[in-house]
Amino acid sequence: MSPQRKIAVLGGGAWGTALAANSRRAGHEVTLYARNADTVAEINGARTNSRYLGDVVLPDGIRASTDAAEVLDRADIVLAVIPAQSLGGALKELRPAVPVEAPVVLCAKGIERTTGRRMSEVARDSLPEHRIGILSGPSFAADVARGLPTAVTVATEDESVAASLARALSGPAFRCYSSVDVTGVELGGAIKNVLAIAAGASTGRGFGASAQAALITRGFAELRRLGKAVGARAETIMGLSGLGDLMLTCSSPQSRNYSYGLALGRGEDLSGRPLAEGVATAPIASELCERLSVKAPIIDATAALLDGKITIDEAVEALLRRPLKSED
Ligand SMILES: NC(=O)c1ccc[n+]([C@@H]2O[C@H](COP(=O)([O-])OP(=O)(O)OC[C@H]3O[C@@H](n4cnc5c(N)ncnc54)[C@H](O)[C@@H]3O)[C@@H](O)[C@H]2O)c1
Ligand SMILES: O=P(O)(O)OC[C@H](O)CO
Repeated sequence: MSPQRKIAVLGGGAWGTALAANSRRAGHEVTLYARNADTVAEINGARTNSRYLGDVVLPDGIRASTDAAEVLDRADIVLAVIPAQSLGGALKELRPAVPVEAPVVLCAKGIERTTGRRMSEVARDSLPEHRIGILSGPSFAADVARGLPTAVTVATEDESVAASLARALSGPAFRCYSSVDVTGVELGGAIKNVLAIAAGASTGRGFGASAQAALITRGFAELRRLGKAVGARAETIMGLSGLGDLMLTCSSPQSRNYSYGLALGRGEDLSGRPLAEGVATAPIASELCERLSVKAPIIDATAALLDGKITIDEAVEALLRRPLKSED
């Protein structure tokens, strides 16, 4: 077990609370910042976060607060678990309270809709003096909060910082691999959400398991091409944060992105659903692919579908009618 550190978690949703539980099980002092006073009271009192994690009971000793400065005070490691589209603004606001020595590990999966920036690019702008890391991989918050076995990747540009973070964040059932490929790790997490919406929509529409497997595999080819274009390592895209997370997210209704796609495919009402990061990431991922001349018909079709420009039937028909080509 690594020496005890103080870990400050920013964000009191499903993933922030699950990572706080994991950090506590790994033996650390853990504080958690949530904006909602009821959430804070529930975590500190009943040791639950029922809105996001049902009846899962959290380990003893997590101290939640609505006061970010108190949570961040003397932190050795900061886990930023704020949704992708809010991350930049939140970090800018919190900047004066974030200790400069503490690496800031970003745990959101998305691309900023308005700028096309990946999470590390967003954070470097908001926190220019801090070391920035990424944590990503196949991991459902409910599983991690319950202490079920999970493996993820933690990346920073500095190999020794990545290794030290992996040691610190690994817990009894939570295994962190380290990486220096920040771009690869964050790209996989962002794109798999878009592809999960596509897979869910196809299945929800009734196109069957073969179509779903084809979408996942050809979607993965798009992720590989985009990864190459932005300088990600092929091994990373093949690893936990790429292929691993794609497999998980595209195959389980536990995923909010896959479930969003399922509901879309079934023609259900989409209002008031839980966070599905792929909805905001799809259009900007499609624009990014176009800008980089990366062929990404599934990502493009998902963006068009979400925008109401085409139906699922039209999207699938257009994908099937593309000129035949070699498999690459
Ligand atoms: N839930 C999972 O299983 C899981 C697993 C891995 C990664 N993630 C990623 O983690 C990120 C967060 O997901 P989540 O599951 O915790 O979402 P969530 O909807 O459960 O919770 C999001 C939380 O962020 C808070 N928040 C939003 N804007 C904020 C701001 N400006 N300042 C402070 N807090 C703010 C909300 O109040 C809410 O408590 C997403 O990018 C998601 O893709 C989630
Ligand atoms: O519920 P989702 O679709 O946001 O997926 C959660 C995690 O990212 C799975 O690794």
